[in-house]
Order: sequence, then structure tokens, then C-alpha cells
Amino acid sequence: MARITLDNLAHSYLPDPRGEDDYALKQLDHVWQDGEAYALLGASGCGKSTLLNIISGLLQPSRGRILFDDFDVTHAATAERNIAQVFQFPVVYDTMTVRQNLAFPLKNRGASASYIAQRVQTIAAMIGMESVLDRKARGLTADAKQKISLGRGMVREDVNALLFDEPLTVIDPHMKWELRTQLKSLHRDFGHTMIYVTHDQTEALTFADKVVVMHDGRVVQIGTPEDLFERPAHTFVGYFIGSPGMNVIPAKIEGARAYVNGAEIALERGYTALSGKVEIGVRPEFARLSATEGLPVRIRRVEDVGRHKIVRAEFFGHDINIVAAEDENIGSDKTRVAFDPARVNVYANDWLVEGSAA
Ligand SMILES: Nc1ncnc2c1ncn2[C@@H]1O[C@H](COP(=O)(O)OP(=O)(O)OP(=O)(O)O)[C@@H](O)[C@H]1O
Repeated sequence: MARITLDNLAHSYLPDPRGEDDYALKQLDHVWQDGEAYALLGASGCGKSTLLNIISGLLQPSRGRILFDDFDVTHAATAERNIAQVFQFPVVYDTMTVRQNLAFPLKNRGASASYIAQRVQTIAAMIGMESVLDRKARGLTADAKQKISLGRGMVREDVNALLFDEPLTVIDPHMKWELRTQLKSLHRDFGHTMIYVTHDQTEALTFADKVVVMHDGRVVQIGTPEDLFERPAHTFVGYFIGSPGMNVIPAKIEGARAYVNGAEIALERGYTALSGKVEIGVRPEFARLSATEGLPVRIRRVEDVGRHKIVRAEFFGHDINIVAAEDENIGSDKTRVAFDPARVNVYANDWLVEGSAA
């Protein structure tokens, strides 16, 4: 396994990029630790595949270097990088059996027959294909073929990194959950450096130790699922993670107080004067309806989603969401909303501002 260093990396598909907007991948400097599981998460077109292709060697970056441990692999071909890749759609040999498909990467590297037999068995158990090992891949469903691709990707233990590009797209929902859990336990057992590209937050949050959130060609936050939930570094992370996402409300900040349309909201931390677009961000989970406390709110609609209720409301002309407990009585007396001061984040031009103890 390898530590992956992205050093001053940037990529533009244009021959003569001028401004930042010309870059599909904007300046990125980061070290991805050996043996960690990362998810690259973001909406379509944000640059996930561009970054993954640079790591795998399918694309040469227009700027910067990529190192596997201390080796500069920026210009090394994919084959030289000793990585395993699983793509969105199955890549299997139809004329081979499932067993031969799974054994292929090991055979190629000259592994012994006994090791291959044992390793193929382990992987087949993991993807639930022990009973069809001797069937030809031809005629299997797309779902089954993708499981073979995943198995083939995971069969080698000596790769530098395992890269997955939306690998569960064609897998049915139940199996998706199972395979995700399997991937996670494989990671625990073997400690591979894994990079998993997805636009699905559930997939990212359940799979990864660290989630790399991308937006508009930029990595906006790298953090644990808890970090992304509690301290979104950028308003996009707040919107994108969570269901519903974070409430972002224009505000003025003075010291340890925020003002929305002149109404005061207490903050836990103090802030120096901020310029540009200033907003507060509060997750719906940290807003509470009340009959007596907080600021006026108008409830528009209550949605019962099973585990809790989502209250859609209007707050000084802004749409906000509030998560209420399943058994909470939301009567007409609930005309106010209170925010937990410790959970109100402050953003200037979309980036989180760290306050100081008030
Ligand atoms: N070969 C290419 N030539 C020119 N522009 C490209 C090329 N590949 C991607 N782009 C552009 O670069 C940007 C980032 O695309 P990329 O495919 O990396 O995003 P993504 O997050 O992986 O999206 P998706 O999930 O849809 O694959 C997009 O604006 C895209 O149109």
C-alpha cells in the first residue's frame, strides 16, 4: 500500500488555460495516508473523475506532481503504478468462468496455484459467488458481472491503491448495501489505500474514513463524516451532506451575535468584522421549535419521514428546515425557533470562519 501525495496539482483540458475557471481541477495539495479509505464525493461534473484519472495515470495533470510513497509517478503509465481499478460498468472476460476471471490478476503476476485457489475462494465468498465459480461469465446479469469486477479489483493484496469509480451504479439496492459493508470490512482486514468515487453521500459516508468533498473543480473539505456534519468547511458541504442539508441564512455578525433581519441569534464564539457575503449555517437537527423561546417562524408543512419529522418553515423570508422528533407534537403554539449557539456556524463568501472563544 502507498501514501499518495498530491503536490501542487491542477488540471485543465484546455491547451492554454488562463483563469481559474479554465481548470477542471483547481490547485490541490494533500497527502492521502497509507491504508486509509477515502471517498471522493461531489455532484456530476465537479472533477472527481479528473482527479481519479490523474491518480490512476489515465490523465497527465497540466501542473504539479503525484507521488506514491516517495516515488514520483506523475508520468508513469497506469500499468507501472501497481493499482487495481473498478469502473462503473463491468469489465469481465465473457468466455472465462467466474473463477478464471477472479484468478486472472493473480495468474498474471505469477502467483502460485494454491495461493490463487485459496484467494479466489475468499473473494468469491465475499461477493457471494461461490456457487457460480465454474459458470462462464457470459449470460450472467450486469449486476453479477459487476460483482466479478469488484472481486477482480480486490483479489490482489499487494497493490499500491484500490480505485473505485462509482462501482455500485448497476448493483441492485439491497446488494449495494451488502457490498459496501463488505468493502469496508475488506479495508479493515487488509488496510488497502482505497479511493472511492461517488456522488451518493450515503455511499461515501458509510464507506470512508475520510470524505473528500469536491465542488466546481475544487476540494472544499477533507474530513471524517462527523467533521462534515458538524463543521462544514464550505456552504456547499452543508447543503450537499445531510438530508435535508444545512440551513444557510444571510446574516450580519457582531462579536458573538448574529443578526438576521435585525433579530439577534447568540453564537458560541466571537468574530472580528467580516466582509463579503456573510451567512450563518445551522443544520436542521440543531434547530428546535418552541412556543416561547427563540425567534418567530412560520410553519409551512410537516413531513413525517419515519424516524423523525421534517418541518418546512419560513424564517424572516428564508426557507428553512427543522428536524423534530417523531413523537413531537407540532401544534399551532409552535411559533418560534431556537438554534443551539454551539451549532451555529459562520460563513464568509461560502467558507467557514473560525471564531474565537467569546
Ligand atoms: N476529456 C475532457 N475534455 C474536456 N473537458 C472535460 C473532459 N473530461 C471532463 N471534462 C470537464 O471537466 C469537468 C470535470 O469533469 P469530471 O468528469 O472530472 O467530473 P465528475 O465529477 O467525475 O463528473 P461525473 O460524475 O459526471 O463523471 C467537467 O466540466 C467536464 O465537462
